[in-house]
Amino acid sequence: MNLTNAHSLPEALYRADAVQALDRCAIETQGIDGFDLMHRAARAAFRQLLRHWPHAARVAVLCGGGNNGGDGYLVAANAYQKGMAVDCVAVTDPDRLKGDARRAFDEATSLGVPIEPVEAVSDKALFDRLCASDAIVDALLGTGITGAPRAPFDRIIQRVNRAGIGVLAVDVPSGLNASTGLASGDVIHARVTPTFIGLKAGLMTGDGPDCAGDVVFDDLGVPEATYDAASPVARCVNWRRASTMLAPRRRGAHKGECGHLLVVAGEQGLGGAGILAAEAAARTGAGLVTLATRPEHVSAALTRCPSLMVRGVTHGNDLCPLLSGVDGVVFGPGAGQGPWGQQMMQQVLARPHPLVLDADALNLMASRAPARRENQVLTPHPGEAARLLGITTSEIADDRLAAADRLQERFGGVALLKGVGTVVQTRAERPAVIEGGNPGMATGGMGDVLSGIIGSLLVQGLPAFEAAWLGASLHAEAGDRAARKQGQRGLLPMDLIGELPACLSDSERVGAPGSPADGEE
Ligand SMILES: NC(=O)C1=CN([C@@H]2O[C@H](COP(=O)(O)OP(=O)(O)OC[C@H]3O[C@@H](n4cnc5c(N)ncnc54)[C@H](O)[C@@H]3O)[C@@H](O)[C@H]2O)[C@@H](O)CC1
Ligand SMILES: Nc1ncnc2c1ncn2[C@@H]1O[C@H](COP(=O)(O)OP(=O)(O)O)[C@@H](O)[C@H]1O
Ligand SMILES: [K+]
Repeated sequence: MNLTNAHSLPEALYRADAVQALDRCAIETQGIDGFDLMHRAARAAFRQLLRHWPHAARVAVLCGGGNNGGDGYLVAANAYQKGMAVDCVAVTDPDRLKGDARRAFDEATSLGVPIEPVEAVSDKALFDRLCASDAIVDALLGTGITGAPRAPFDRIIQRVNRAGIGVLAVDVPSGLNASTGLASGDVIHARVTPTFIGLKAGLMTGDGPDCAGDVVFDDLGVPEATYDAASPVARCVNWRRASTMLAPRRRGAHKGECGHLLVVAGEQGLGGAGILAAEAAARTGAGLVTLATRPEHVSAALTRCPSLMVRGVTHGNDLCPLLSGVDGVVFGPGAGQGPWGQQMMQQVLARPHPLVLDADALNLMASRAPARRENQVLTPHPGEAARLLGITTSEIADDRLAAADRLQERFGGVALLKGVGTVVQTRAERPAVIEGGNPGMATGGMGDVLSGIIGSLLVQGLPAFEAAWLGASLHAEAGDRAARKQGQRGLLPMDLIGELPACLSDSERVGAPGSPADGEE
């Protein structure tokens, strides 16, 4: 998703079948005519077309055989009536259209919109027309897709992407599973996706953010009661929402009441991981941070960040005295899976502290089948998640929300599945999907920073689930601020750590007496 996306998205995320239930409710219970709803969707899409391509004079509109195609015919009608040159292609034989989609086709035809069946246009002619357009409207497939796009949709999607012209995807980029965010075959890469009635979870996680571009939500004016018809599958959260939940510090606060975190990290040759996690924890406001690491990393850590307490530990027993005085532990970054990591793990798991388990802690857990534990946050990336569940990384990608749920069920506590649209899952509450973050964060050490941030919030008194989703939102926000200043390529974890205090000061402004409420949107 683009970094300058200023649009506010609703919090509720739905799977495709739930949005279909909302559509049905709007029509059958709330008394909105289905064709009227389609007109509203088309107008909303057309508004975004004008907004993103204010000088568009020629548009290509590609229509499929369901109601998404119906939306497309009405967008074409809007564009035609506005005086644009319209190339409308019926990818499904119009004789097979039913219901509102058929009515939309008939209306567009009666207005004089030129519509050609796909068989009448050669591949080359189609490609040339796409390339000659100012914008392409993708109304091929919406929430009704099953599996990967079949012929001729697959071929047309390839042509659209190859044309290199900006695409507006109606409701969902065609080829994307609106529930899971999985693109199992060809998928449209859009610049903007206006989406209707319910925000689809698949737009916010997995392949969704890459394919959807700028997501713009429109409820099409359906009555509030429509939303009683289906439950959201998750909440979409970002730092703007999360920051309002951090209580300001009281004037008389002292370090002893701001939490003491122990970071156990940094096997031989992996010292940086622990330093990053510990410094991120300090920059997130923990009162005290102790880093327990291999003795050879002590001086580097102190040089980098003298506010840390740094202890060299060689054996598991060296950790015992350090564990007794702290409020929580981060274990795993750069811990290795050898004897050092194993001994540290044994000590850490034997105590009742709230835990953040990351990186090698997760790899060690995968081979040991530890007991479930409630006061812990597991922070796997998809590869680690796959090892923990004994499945493949692509099975994790098939349905990230379901994978996070399985992790939580298997290990207890909070499961945080990293990657675009990070999913944070606990048992009793609706999972959170994090909006924000950028590809500049796909670099070594960014996960270590995340574990330090979450550990810091844990010892400052946040319950595990809040610490995890607030922490992931803060991490994404700091990454986006750093990328806005420096660009995405070459971004380093240290850059992100440098942004943490400024991000956190947002929450102070919110909490300060007399400050304007940093409203949602
Ligand atoms: N009245 C409503 O229900 C509203 C629906 N809306 C639109 O309707 C869409 C949902 O419409 P539908 O349920 O008709 O579904 P779609 O239009 O998304 O797709 C259904 C069509 O695609 C075909 N199809 C499914 N999977 C395919 C694949 N893998 N390869 C090729 N073809 C495939 C089906 O055979 C069917 O013809 C939404 O995404 C939205 O754009 C909006 O107009 C708002 C109101
Ligand atoms: N393209 C991206 N968009 C958003 N967030 C990203 C992206 N790439 C990486 N991140 C985030 O950066 C962090 C990387 O963590 P991880 O893969 O564990 O890195 P490491 O182990 O090297 O520290 C995760 O929180 C992940 O969600
Ligand atoms: K579409």
